Amino acid sequence: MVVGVTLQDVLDFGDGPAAAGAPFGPLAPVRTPLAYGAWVDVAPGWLRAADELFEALRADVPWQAERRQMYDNVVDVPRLTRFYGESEVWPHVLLPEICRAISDHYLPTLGEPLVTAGLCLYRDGADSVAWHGDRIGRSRFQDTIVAILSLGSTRTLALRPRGGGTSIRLTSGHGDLIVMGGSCQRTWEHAIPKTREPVGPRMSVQFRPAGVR
Ligand SMILES: O=C(O)CCC(=O)C(=O)O
Ligand SMILES: [Fe+2]
Repeated sequence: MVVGVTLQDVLDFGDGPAAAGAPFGPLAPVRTPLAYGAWVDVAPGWLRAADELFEALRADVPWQAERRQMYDNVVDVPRLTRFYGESEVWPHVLLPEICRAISDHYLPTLGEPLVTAGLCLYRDGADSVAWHGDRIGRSRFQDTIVAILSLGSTRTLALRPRGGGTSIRLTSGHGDLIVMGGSCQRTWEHAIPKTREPVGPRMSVQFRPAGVR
């Protein structure tokens, strides 16, 4: 016998993340295997609360201008960023919830949680990030996962094999989740290319394990 459960309780929590009004749907990404033991997962439109999160982060995050020291060189980074570590207060209540949902999904593969949130703001089509792998830390020699949530204007996320080869172009739009896994950070590079299209601002949130950047 079930005691003390109201209809409202069932409506609010009965279907978990699949419930109408939940900030995100069930996570069922589609995987594309890439060469050299890399893969990429895509879950278009996964985040339902994308409008709310975009507006709140744009207004509330103390965005900083950046020049980024990559593993072996300094990359020109025309965009604004802010990094939130494990022990910091994240700038929106939904971010830890989103991180946990993605983290739980990948825990069996990854064996550790995603614990940091890197935020980027591309103000217009002239903002970009050059070809790179996220190779600061363990990702230089270990398989890992980097999950990227996109908000705002649609941009291209391009991937190419590190040693040369054909690049692939993924569409990263409002509420889309793209996850790079396996050897992707070591054997492939990714970039957000500049565009001459008249695009508005786009934001990304990257969730990573400890010691990976
Ligand atoms: O904005 C994106 O989607 C990619 C960001 C990125 O690659 C990075 O910050 O390392
Ligand atoms: Fe990256």
